[in-house]
Amino acid sequence: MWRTARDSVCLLCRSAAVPRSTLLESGQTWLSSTSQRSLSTTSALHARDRERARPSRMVLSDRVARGPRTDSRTDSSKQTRERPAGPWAATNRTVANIDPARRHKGQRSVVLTRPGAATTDATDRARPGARDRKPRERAYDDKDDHRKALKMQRALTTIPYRERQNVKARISDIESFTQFRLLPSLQEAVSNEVLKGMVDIKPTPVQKLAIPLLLGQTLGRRTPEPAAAVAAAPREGPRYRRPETDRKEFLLAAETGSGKTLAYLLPIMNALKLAEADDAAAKAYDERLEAEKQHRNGTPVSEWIDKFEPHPNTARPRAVVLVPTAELVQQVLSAAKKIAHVAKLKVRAVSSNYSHGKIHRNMYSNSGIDMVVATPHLLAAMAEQDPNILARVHHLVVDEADSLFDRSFSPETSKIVDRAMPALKQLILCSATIPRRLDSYLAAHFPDVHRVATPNLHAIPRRVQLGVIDVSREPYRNNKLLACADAIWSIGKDAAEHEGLDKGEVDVKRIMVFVNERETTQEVADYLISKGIDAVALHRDTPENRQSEMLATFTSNEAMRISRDEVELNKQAILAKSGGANSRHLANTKVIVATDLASRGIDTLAVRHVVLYDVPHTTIDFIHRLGRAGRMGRRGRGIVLVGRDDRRDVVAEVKESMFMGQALI
Ligand SMILES: Nc1ncnc2c1ncn2[C@@H]1O[C@H](COP(=O)(O)OP(=O)(O)OP(=O)(O)O)[C@@H](O)[C@H]1O
Repeated sequence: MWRTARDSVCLLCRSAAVPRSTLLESGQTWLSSTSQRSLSTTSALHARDRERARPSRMVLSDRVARGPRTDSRTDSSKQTRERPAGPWAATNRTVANIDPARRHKGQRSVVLTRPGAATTDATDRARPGARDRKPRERAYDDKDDHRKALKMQRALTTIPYRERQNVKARISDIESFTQFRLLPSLQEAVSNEVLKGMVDIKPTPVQKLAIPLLLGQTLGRRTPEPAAAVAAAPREGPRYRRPETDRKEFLLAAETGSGKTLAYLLPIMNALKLAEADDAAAKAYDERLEAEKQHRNGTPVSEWIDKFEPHPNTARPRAVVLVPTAELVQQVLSAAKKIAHVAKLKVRAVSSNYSHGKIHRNMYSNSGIDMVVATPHLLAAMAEQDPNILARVHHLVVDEADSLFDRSFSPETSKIVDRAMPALKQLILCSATIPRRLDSYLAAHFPDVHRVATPNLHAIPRRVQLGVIDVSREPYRNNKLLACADAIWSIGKDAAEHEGLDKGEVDVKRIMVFVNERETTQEVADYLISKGIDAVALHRDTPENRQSEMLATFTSNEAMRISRDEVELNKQAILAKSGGANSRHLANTKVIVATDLASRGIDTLAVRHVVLYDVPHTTIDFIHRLGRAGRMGRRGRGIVLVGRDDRRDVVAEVKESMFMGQALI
């Protein structure tokens, strides 16, 4: 049989070009002229190669230059065998050099549970309840969400509504604090001290979820565990992966004014009492103290304590609560002391509200210390000098965790967490908002954190209404200051009409005005004063004890009534401050103009009106600022001033979300 050698190649140099006329007999091979020359001149050619080149033995392949066969060539083992070894082995490949079996195993398909947060299915599987949800179901909440402006500047972690419903169902059976496995002294503290005077005391959703969990008690209906906040994939190696200890980490996330403080204080103080009962050194000390008391026959033993025997807990607290401001230290301390009074525990504060001597006496008191409520900067500085302060901390709470793990606080907070970590049994992070950056931080640093989120997290309650004033319109003509003063005058006059000012007493309305920049606080306060309104500016540079003084009237639960004489005195003071620029005076309002400093955690139970002078930068700020009104089931009203350059679409969507009772994103 004859055939042309056009599609044949030289056996040695792989050249494919052959003279068109050349016909080869079946079984014959062909060598290019270059190869033939080379064959004849190279004496060093190996004998075996010469044997190979012998035409009579070879059969030409009719598949040359057509690429590998698809069937057998996909087998990687064959491929490897046919490829030459050496430095160029990897060049000119047409198939990636990956073992198909390993490639399949290592591939991590990306499942989007929410826009912007790509999480691998491996991460997703690790989340409780995630396995049985179809990807479409997971995306459902977001697909139906038509809030474009909020999606563009999305700041908060999303929790699907199905999971919120699960949580709601789970806690629906819990009706009373008595269902919690708390010691009798703590049960007594709740009804007789902390929530004294309230009828029909019931735990709030965050308390129903967190108290049993922190106590290690199983309570409520058994429904699938909520995945709660969706974690982004870790970006760096986890810093605090739980070792083989029984340490547990929790994130308690619940709406503003929902009783988070009590949700962590009760279980921690319960644990302190139980630990005290097991502490042999403390028991022996108590026995010696009792003996000394009897020996002294009723005279005080303080001298004995001070001079001879400090308590084993001296400067070794077993619980620490971190909060961002001195004002919050005072607030948490006050709640903790009410419980401690009944439970016989010692709680002390470390904040800039106290002198250096007082802080030292608090910490190093010979009568011992069980719990410290502190700001991170001061406690970190004390621990720097005496690291043993944190050596026995079993319970560490980071309240307002999104602030305390933010840039300004994070180094100090982390130092305290690091030092306390070896002895820690429970690390409790608490927040009313889970920003996406906190979410990623937790996924990276505390991958084992147990997330507890209430059904209404990130939703501003419907009992808080939001009114919008368009400042660009008449009569304001972009004068925000005028619009703000006008809004406050309207609130005051409205209240006066309803309550009647001629009774000899005036019911004072407390109003908070929030601005974005510190510099604006004083400008707005001065303008309001010039319009006869009793206003003060509160910002970071205001001395902390002055801040506490200013906020004191806003945090009191009691109605604020002043006599006509006091009204007259106030009027004179305001007129004097304004330099007699205005003879009008709004008698029944008290205003604080503040930055975000006053928007975090302050329990402003008395505030019903919040004015957002500037449109907040994020939904996080909307939640915290509006969260100062309408706390613990009360009604509230927010008024936002929208100028020409403000994001009207964002405000409209926030208003709509509030009306619908929808969580902000
Ligand atoms: N079960 C309850 N019933 C009624 N009132 C409660 C209950 N628990 C707490 N409170 C009260 O609710 C108020 C708000 O509580 P708390 O300051 O702990 O809220 P929060 O969730 O920490 O708010 P924020 O997120 O703004 O810091 C407090 O005055 C507290 O005494």
